[in-house]
Amino acid sequence: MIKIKKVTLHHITQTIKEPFTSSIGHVTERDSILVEVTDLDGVTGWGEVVAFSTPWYTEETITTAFHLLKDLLIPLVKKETINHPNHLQHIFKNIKRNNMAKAALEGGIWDVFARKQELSLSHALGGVKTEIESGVVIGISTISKMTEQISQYLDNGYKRFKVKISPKQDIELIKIIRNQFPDLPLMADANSSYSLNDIDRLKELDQYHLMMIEQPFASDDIIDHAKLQHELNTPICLDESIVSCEDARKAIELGSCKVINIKPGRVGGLTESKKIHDLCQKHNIPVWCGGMIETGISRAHNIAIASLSNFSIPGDISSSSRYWEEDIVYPEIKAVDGKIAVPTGLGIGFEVQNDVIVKYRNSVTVF
Ligand SMILES: O=C(O)CCC(=O)c1ccccc1C(=O)O
Ligand SMILES: [Mg+2]
Repeated sequence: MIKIKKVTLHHITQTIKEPFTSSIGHVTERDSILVEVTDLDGVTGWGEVVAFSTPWYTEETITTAFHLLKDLLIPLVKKETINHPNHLQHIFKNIKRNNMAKAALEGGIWDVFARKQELSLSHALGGVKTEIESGVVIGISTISKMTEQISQYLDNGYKRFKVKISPKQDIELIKIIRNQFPDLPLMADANSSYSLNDIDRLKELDQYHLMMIEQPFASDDIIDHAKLQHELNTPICLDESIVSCEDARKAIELGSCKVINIKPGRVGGLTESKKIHDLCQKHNIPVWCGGMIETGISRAHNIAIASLSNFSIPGDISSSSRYWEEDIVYPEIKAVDGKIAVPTGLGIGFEVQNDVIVKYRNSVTVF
């Protein structure tokens, strides 16, 4: 049983080692809100808001998430006695969307719950794996820089390589990568930069045996994704289109995709992530865990959810050092030979380093 005593929001800003570019956004400075939840028994758990500073990926921002947490979500949870984190969906039922704000608080409460059950977060969620396979993302830059990065990440042992594409740089890029790395487990993420008018162009990509093409069309376009999937041999993976288990059900029913990328932040938390995982498993749709250029706290949540059995494709869970000089958690999150061990300690299984938070912190607010 959890009765929340205190929620502390730490607003931090970190500089990414090298700027990250997709077809819709460019990130150099990364703001995050770290959510520290303490219950009446003195147990503390951690969550993280993964929204960006501007609404380029989804409609939420760090500022809207702060407002939701401060004015609505934290007051709601402080009123309740929480028997299980699954109940948060009911507690939040009259607040539409704002999934990343909800997921951050829910994630902190899942961590508290797992600790009180004396379980790792992985085991509390029903995870079965002892290690997960790690994939990496190569942002948009010049083709030569991108192939150079692939070589470097191959040497690091990463198991799956995702390159960002757009109509401005796609076929030529994929062709060159394929020539240079014939057997590379390669996929492409378009971040909604195409429309049905580009169907011939996308069909040309079929010959490069990509593992999948992620989110070619707009986020609300599951109809056109279904049309495309019927014409394409390469599996379509949906990212931005799936913000709930209901979305997943409809996409599966329409045949809009053959794979789903689950990000706990995008879908409103770990409970909804697990539901989507279970639904996909029933329909033989493999899933993998996406990334949000996040700190070790959110990465730890991702590792825990990715330990469930139907996360059968390596996700975008790379070493923290891919983006950060220094990780918020200890020990730092590290892929070794392309694998990350699922921690066995209580809760997220990593120690959150207060001195590192303080270094990057703009403000701290206690509720
Ligand atoms: O390495 C990562 O954390 C994931 C990188 C990535 O692809 C991404 C990063 C930010 C927002 C959206 C996406 C995406 O999956 O589309
Ligand atoms: Mg994506």
